[in-house]
Amino acid sequence: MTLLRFDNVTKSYPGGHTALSELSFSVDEGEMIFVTGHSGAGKSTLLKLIHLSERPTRGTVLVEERNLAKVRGRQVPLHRRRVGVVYQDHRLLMDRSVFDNVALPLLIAGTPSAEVGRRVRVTLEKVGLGAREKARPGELSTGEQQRVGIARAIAAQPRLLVADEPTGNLDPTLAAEIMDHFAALPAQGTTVMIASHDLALVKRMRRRVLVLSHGKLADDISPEELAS
Ligand SMILES: Nc1ncnc2c1ncn2[C@@H]1O[C@H](COP(=O)(O)OP(=O)(O)OP(=O)(O)O)[C@@H](O)[C@H]1O
Repeated sequence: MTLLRFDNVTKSYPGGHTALSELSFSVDEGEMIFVTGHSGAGKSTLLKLIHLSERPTRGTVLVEERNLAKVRGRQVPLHRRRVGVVYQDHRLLMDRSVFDNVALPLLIAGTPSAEVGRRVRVTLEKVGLGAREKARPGELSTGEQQRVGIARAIAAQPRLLVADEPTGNLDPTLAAEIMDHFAALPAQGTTVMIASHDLALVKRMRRRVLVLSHGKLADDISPEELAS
């Protein structure tokens, strides 16, 4: 099943800069896919259109066959329960516990509190932080903080997870470890799309890669092509 589809999508920012130009591609359920390209190629913009932090100027973005142009107002938070996001700088609340950081989006989404506790604990176990739920993010290492960011994004069991340079601040060993956490998600029902300019890391993962150049799709490389 197609989970995500871009149909001739153009995004021009106010002031006239065109970040994406007539972009078309689709992603199947269960894929793990990378988006790469030079600085300014449009990677973050592409993810923002999926997460509804930005809207296309022209063209259509569909998630699970739903045209995102129709997702407005109160439907936006519902959409964000189905589409999780991980940022490079993880954007954790530093004065709240690890538990609270992961719980907050679930509480905002109206999940009953008994269910919140259960889900947060299961999710923290998954990312190897079961014993750190009471810690503040400042007491964790950079890699652990990023794992809290991943836990927060996957606690609601999103259909799709988008991650923008999630290993940008990490050394290669930690980056590989974080990638392993992402790679486990498709088997749990979450399709994953990761923007990264780290070509070596992307190649090592042997997954499909979309290459952007000046807002256009320059290449769509299959795992088999990448291996050869
Ligand atoms: N809010 C904005 N207003 C105006 N122009 C923007 C805005 N956001 C991005 N752009 C421009 O759109 C282009 C694409 O930006 P985008 O952040 O999507 O690229 P990127 O591939 O993620 O780059 P990087 O790897 O440096 O983060 C860039 O030229 C950028 O300057």
